[in-house]
Amino acid sequence: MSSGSVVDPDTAQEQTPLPAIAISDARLSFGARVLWEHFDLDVSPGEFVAILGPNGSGKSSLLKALLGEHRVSAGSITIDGIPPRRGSDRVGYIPQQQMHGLDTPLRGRDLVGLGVDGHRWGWGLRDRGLRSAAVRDALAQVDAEHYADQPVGLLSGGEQQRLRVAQALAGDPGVLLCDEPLLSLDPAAQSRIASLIDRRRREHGTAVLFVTHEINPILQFVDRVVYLVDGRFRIGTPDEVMTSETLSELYGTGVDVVRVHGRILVVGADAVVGDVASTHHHHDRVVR
Ligand SMILES: Nc1ncnc2c1ncn2[C@@H]1O[C@H](COP(=O)(O)OP(=O)(O)OP(=O)(O)O)[C@@H](O)[C@H]1O
Repeated sequence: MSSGSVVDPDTAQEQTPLPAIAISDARLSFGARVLWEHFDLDVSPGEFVAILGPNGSGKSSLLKALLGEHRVSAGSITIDGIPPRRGSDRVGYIPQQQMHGLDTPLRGRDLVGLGVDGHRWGWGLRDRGLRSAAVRDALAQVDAEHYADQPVGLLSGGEQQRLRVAQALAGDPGVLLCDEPLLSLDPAAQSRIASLIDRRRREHGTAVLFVTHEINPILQFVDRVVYLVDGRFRIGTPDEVMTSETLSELYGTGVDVVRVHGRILVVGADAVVGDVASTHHHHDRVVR
């Protein structure tokens, strides 16, 4: 990564782009419990970073620190050079899945509209046509136009999740934070959503932080992996991090990383992560 390198103003033709996200020597703690510290991560515009690790390792909390919901107790975080704050129009967020109940009085189109309005109501929306177009565009990006007028409570989990992706993208954010956005999607829908997010970062330079238990559905898109385990972490390319040696070190126990047909399987004595773990972790999956 070029971020952080020193640019000589006399010779440099191109400026090193400012990182979209800059985390420097950061510590996140709850009371006496330190989730991580001395954490450094610069994410370039358009970079796709996967956040992996077992339950409770602090993946969601990392996103919440970037959303301005948790404050780091040491070090600093900036997004486009500015400390995180709630409701920032620079950040799109796909939260961990919550189903909408049958009594939710919103249609899919309304949900996505909230994503458009979220960043604009402060100065008023002058052009209703623009708003409708932004909603239509976001719905089309996730192929959800045909169910956009149904109450969201009647939609399947996968259909609802596609709307959430559309809602997060509707505000045209420079940083997209995703908390397990592929959960309860079938493989075809997973691949469609992952490709959509990949296209988004390529075409718009959106930096993507993607929390997941399964790296395989996004492996082809991932530039770097942040792997968190119990306060320890490793950051690098998938080839650097997803090795038996590195994960055994992180877990403090023998972990085998096996590549089969372009997929990564991680199998450990006490910790089983990746594809296998997700079948244990999520109640809606069948353990075979
Ligand atoms: N506001 C809070 N106050 C105190 N502890 C918290 C708070 N938020 C999270 N924690 C704790 O921090 C730890 C990390 O939580 P987090 O949700 O970030 O983990 P995660 O890696 O995303 O886990 P999962 O894979 O289960 O979603 C957990 O033990 C959790 O109980």
